[in-house]
Amino acid sequence: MRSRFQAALAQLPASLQAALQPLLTDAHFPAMFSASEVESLKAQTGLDDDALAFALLPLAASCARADLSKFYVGAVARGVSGNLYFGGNMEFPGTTMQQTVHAEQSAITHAWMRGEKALSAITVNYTPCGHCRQFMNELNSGVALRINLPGRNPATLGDYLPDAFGPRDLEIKTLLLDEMDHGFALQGDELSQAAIAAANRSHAPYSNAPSGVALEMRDGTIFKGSYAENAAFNPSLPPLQAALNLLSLSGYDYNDIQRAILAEKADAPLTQWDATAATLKALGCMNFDRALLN
Ligand SMILES: O=c1ccn([C@H]2C[C@H](O)[C@@H](CO)O2)c(=O)[nH]1
Ligand SMILES: [Zn+2]
Repeated sequence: MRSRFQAALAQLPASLQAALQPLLTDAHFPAMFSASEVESLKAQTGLDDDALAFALLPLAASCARADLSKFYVGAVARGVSGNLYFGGNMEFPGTTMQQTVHAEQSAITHAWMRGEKALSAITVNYTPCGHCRQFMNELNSGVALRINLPGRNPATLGDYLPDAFGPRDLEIKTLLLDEMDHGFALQGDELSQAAIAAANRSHAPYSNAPSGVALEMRDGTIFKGSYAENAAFNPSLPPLQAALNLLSLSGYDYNDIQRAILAEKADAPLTQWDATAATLKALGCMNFDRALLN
């Protein structure tokens, strides 16, 4: 049993513990359940979709890396595919607060990076902050996204973010999680190609500066992260964060990173290079480079 879930698992109802046990044995359990695993968990426990997502929150919160705040937020995003994706907040000592990934952003970006086409609901153990409500308003599910919080009636993003400012105010039609391909040719070695593929999927309609990161682990596994912009600019999620999120949710640590590549355009109005380099250095990774999109 992977120790990162041990304490959380012990808090769950016995039938759910028994049903989860075989799924959590892999040290690199991907912190998600496929739709068929979800159906099987529901059948074994008698829980419905919402009750299962609530019951899984302690496991999601145990994915959080909150070294600074010690405040462990967990989120479970449900995709239209029926898959469930965990998210936990991630803080990066040695960098700036702006590098923080909130649990809601973690679960949403997780779902996106695994190819989910839209979300139907997100369940969180604390009320989402203003930054997260704004981040969620970039999604293609719009204000209809269901937000489930402990002790509250089921509600939608529209209920939590009235009079919202969003992509439509800037006449942007392509939304977060929409299918996207910027079409840059995959060039260079495998890691460079992975970074370019991640950049091709990025949501960068405000700057037109797509970017992506690929991280190679010492065991050869590659994690990709795509840049996600927001209509209000500041809640945007850098591509490195998206890749670090996936790495961490999959039970890897920062010192497992062997090499990193950032893919971005040479002539773009924004650059991820300096922030990416600073954060990688703070995490102990000095082996990184840039692949130019062209
Ligand atoms: O909606 C929220 C609010 C806060 N946090 C995280 C950010 C930071 O890591 C910690 C303290 O704010 O909690 C979230 O993940 N989601
Ligand atoms: Zn937040």
